[in-house]
Amino acid sequence: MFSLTELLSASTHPGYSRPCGFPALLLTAFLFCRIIKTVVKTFKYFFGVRFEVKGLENFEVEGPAIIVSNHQSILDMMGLMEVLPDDCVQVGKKELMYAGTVGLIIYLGGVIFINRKSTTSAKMVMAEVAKTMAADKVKVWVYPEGTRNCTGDLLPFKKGAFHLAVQAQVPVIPVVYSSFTTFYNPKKNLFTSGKIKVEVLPAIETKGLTSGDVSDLTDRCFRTMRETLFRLSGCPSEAKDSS
Ligand SMILES: CCCCCCCCCCCCCCC(=O)SCCNC(=O)CCNC(=O)[C@H](O)C(C)(C)COP(=O)(O)OP(=O)(O)OC[C@H]1O[C@@H](n2cnc3c(N)ncnc32)[C@H](O)[C@@H]1OP(=O)(O)O
Ligand SMILES: CCCCCCCC/C=C\CCCCCCCC(=O)OC[C@@H](O)COP(=O)(O)O
Repeated sequence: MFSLTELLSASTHPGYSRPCGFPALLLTAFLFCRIIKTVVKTFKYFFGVRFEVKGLENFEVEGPAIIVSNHQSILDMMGLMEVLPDDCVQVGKKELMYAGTVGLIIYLGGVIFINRKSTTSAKMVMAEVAKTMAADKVKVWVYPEGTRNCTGDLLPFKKGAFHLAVQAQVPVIPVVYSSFTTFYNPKKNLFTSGKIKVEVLPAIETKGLTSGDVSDLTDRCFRTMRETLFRLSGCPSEAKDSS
């Protein structure tokens, strides 16, 4: 079994693609992440983005947890840093690791990279995380849509995060960011100042659940988060009914 520290450092895990030789231990990652957080939190002043955050107390669960949130665009990195708990690492696609300086920063920040092109490899990495997150007392942040989606709605959720929560028997904490569509649309070159509402929802327990319950757990989180997304975005009720 690999500890999360090993996963974050020079892992020899067959499904893991972290290159050898980098001293990215967990503590270093947390420290580094604090620096990233402090820097990225200043970006909102340059971009004219304001955050209204509710429910931060819901992060205060005993022990580790899986945090799931909607993923609209690169702006989410500002939203992430606005609420990110100190003892938390994120799951990201492995291509980010090769994004030059940003890739190095993300790598040192402790991101757990998965290969989305190989389900077996991604599942293997997540299974290792499930085994070790309790011992390492970390929260793991996953974007269950698996890709960016700036349509004002949610994409169907992938189940990896929920398998992870059930395997580790840890709660799922949903976090929802209101839609950016009114002030940010890269296709239309629209980026004005705007407010992003963020809500950290109460934890959903998984103690006693088995792999047979993953689909229900996924659906429950999806429905709760979609309802919250529409409410936070002031979306008309017809949009909810169109699903
Ligand atoms: C300069 C300043 C710098 C600032 C720095 C900021 C730092 C922060 C960086 C933050 C990085 C953010 C990165 C964001 C991303 O990269 S999002 C993209 C990557 N993340 C994800 O993809 C996560 C969500 N995806 C999943 O959970 C998927 O399920 C995945 C595990 C990846 C597998 O996907 P895929 O191959 O598409 O397979 P399916 O989802 O279709 O699943 C197939 C079947 O397998 C079952 N399954 C899935 N996972 C597991 C598991 N862990 N254990 C067991 N079984 C699993 C799944 O249920 C399917 O089976 P059924 O159909 O249900 O029978
Ligand atoms: C013009 C707006 C600029 C806003 C800048 C906001 C602050 C940016 C902070 C840090 C920048 C570097 C962070 C890089 C991390 C990128 C995370 C990301 O969004 O990855 C995409 C991935 O999930 C899914 O990929 P696809 O949607 O499948 O491909």
